[in-house]
Amino acid sequence: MDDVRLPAIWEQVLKKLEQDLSKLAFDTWIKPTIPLAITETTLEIGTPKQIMKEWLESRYLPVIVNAVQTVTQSSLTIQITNLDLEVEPANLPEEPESTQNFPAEKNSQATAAYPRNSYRNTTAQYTNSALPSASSPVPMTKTAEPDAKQPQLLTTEESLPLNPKYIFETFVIGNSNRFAHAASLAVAEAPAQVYNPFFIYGGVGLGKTHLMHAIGHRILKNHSGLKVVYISSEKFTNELINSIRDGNPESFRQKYRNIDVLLVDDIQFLSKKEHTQEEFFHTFNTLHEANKQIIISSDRPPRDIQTLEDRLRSRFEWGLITDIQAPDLETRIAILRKKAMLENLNVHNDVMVYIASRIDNNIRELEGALIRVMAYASLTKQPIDIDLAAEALKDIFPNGRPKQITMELIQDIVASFFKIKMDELLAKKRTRNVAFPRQIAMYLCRELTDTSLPRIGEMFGGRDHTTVIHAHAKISRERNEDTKLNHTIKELIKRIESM
Ligand SMILES: Nc1ncnc2c1ncn2[C@@H]1O[C@H](COP(=O)(O)OP(=O)(O)OP(=O)(O)O)[C@@H](O)[C@H]1O
Repeated sequence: MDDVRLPAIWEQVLKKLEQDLSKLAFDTWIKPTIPLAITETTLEIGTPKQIMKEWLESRYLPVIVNAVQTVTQSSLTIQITNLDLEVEPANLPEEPESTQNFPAEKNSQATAAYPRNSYRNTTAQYTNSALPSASSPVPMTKTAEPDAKQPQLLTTEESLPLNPKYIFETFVIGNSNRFAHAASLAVAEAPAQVYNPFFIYGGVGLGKTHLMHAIGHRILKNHSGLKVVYISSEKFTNELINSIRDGNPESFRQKYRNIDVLLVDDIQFLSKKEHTQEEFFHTFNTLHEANKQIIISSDRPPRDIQTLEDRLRSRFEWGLITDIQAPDLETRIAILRKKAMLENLNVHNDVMVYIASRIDNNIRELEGALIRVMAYASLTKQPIDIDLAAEALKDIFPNGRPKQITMELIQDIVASFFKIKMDELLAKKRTRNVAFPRQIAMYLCRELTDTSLPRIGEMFGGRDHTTVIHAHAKISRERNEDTKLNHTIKELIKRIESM
C-alpha cells in the first residue's frame, strides 16, 4: 500500500466511521483528523490538537482499527500524531482571493497554502505554546537565555516565521527527495551532531523551504529553549545594512552569534555581496565553533554559486550537501493527493493525473494549478472533471483539452526516435540498442499515462510487471545522473505531447 491510495482509503474509512459513531462524536473527534501516510503495516493519522490525539487513543482507537480493517482487509496499526495545527502565528496573511469561494460541502473549509512570497513578508511570531516542547536532551549547549519564557523562534523585523503547514508530516517522500528528507530528519532530531552545516539545494519550488521549516518546527518541538532563527539571505543582507545605517552593527553580530540554530534560505543571493559574505563568514565560524547547527538552502550546489568567496564555499562543503530533484509522476500525484486531503478538497484521480502529468518540475506550480481548478469549479459552479481542468488551466497548457496519451503513441515515437522497428521494441531481444529504448518507452508509459504496471508489461510483449518496475527505476536513476539522457527524455516527452 502506498500514499497514492491513502485518500481513497481514508474516504471509505470516514464513511464507515460516520455509520458507526454518533454524529456528535464523528464531527468532534473524527472529522478534523488528517490522514498522513500508509504503509503495509501502519496507517498514520494526524490530529490538530494534543487533546484530540489523547481522546482518540483512549476512546476511539478500536472503532478506527475496525473501520480501517473493514476497508483495507488488513490489520494495520493506527498511529496518531498530534500536528498542533490549531495554533496559528499571530498575523497570518489573508488567504488569496481565489481560494475563498470554494464549493460548498467538503470544500467549504478549504484554504490554499500560503503563497510563499506573501507569507515571507509577515512578521508573525510563535509562542511557546505553539510548539510544545518534548524533553529529549541534546548535547548541544543552550545559548544563555535571559527569560526562559521567551519565544523560541526568534523573530525580529527581518527574520521570518515558520509556516505551520511546512512540517515533516505534510512532506511527501519520493525518490527525488528521499535522501534530503532523511538527512533533514536526522538534523532535526540531533542538531549539531550529525551534519553541520547541512546544505540543501535544488530547483525552484521543489521543497527546500518546506524541509527547512520542518527542521525548525521539529527542533523547536523537541528541544525546548534552543534559539532558532530562520531567515533568507536577502533579509540577512537587509538587516546587516540597516544595522550599519543605524550605527549599530554590534547588535546585529550579537544577535546572530548568540543563537543555537541558524536556518538561511536561498543563500545564492549572497553572491556578489562581499560585505555580507564577510559578515556571514564570521557568523558561520562563531556558530560552528560553538557547536551550533547551521542549515542552508540554495538553488544550486556551493561550487556553482558564482562569486561566492572560496573560504565560504569550502565551509559549506564541510558538512553534508544534499539535493532535491524534480519529482516523478507518482510523487507528483501523491503530493496533489496529500494537498487535496489537507485542504479538504474532493478531486477525482483523473484530474490529479491530468495536472501532475503536465507540471513536472515545480511543486509550487503544481499546487497552484490544483487551486486554480478548484477555484474555477467553485466560481462557475461546475463539477470538476478533466474538461473543466483543461478550461481552468488553458493559459498554462495552451493546447486545450488534453490529448489522450496512449502507450501506442509512446511506443511509436520512441521507436522512430531510436530508429528501431516497432516489433523489435516489443520483442524479447535484449541487445542494448533495443533494450535501452524499450526501457525508456516503459518509463514514459509509467510517467505519462495512468496505466497499471501489469498492463504496461502486457503491452511490451507480455512482460512481467517487475520488468516495468526495474526499467522505470533504472531510467529514473540514470536520468538524474546523465544530462544527455535527461535531455533525450525531455525531447521525447515534447514530441509525445505535441502530437
Ligand atoms: N515533497 C513535498 N511534499 C509536499 N509538499 C511539497 C513537497 N515539496 C514541495 N512541496 C510544496 O511545494 C511548495 C513549494 O515548496 P518550497 O517553497 O519549499 O520550494 P523551494 O524549493 O524552497 O522553492 P524556491 O526555490 O522558490 O525557494 C510548498 O507549498 C511546499 O509545501
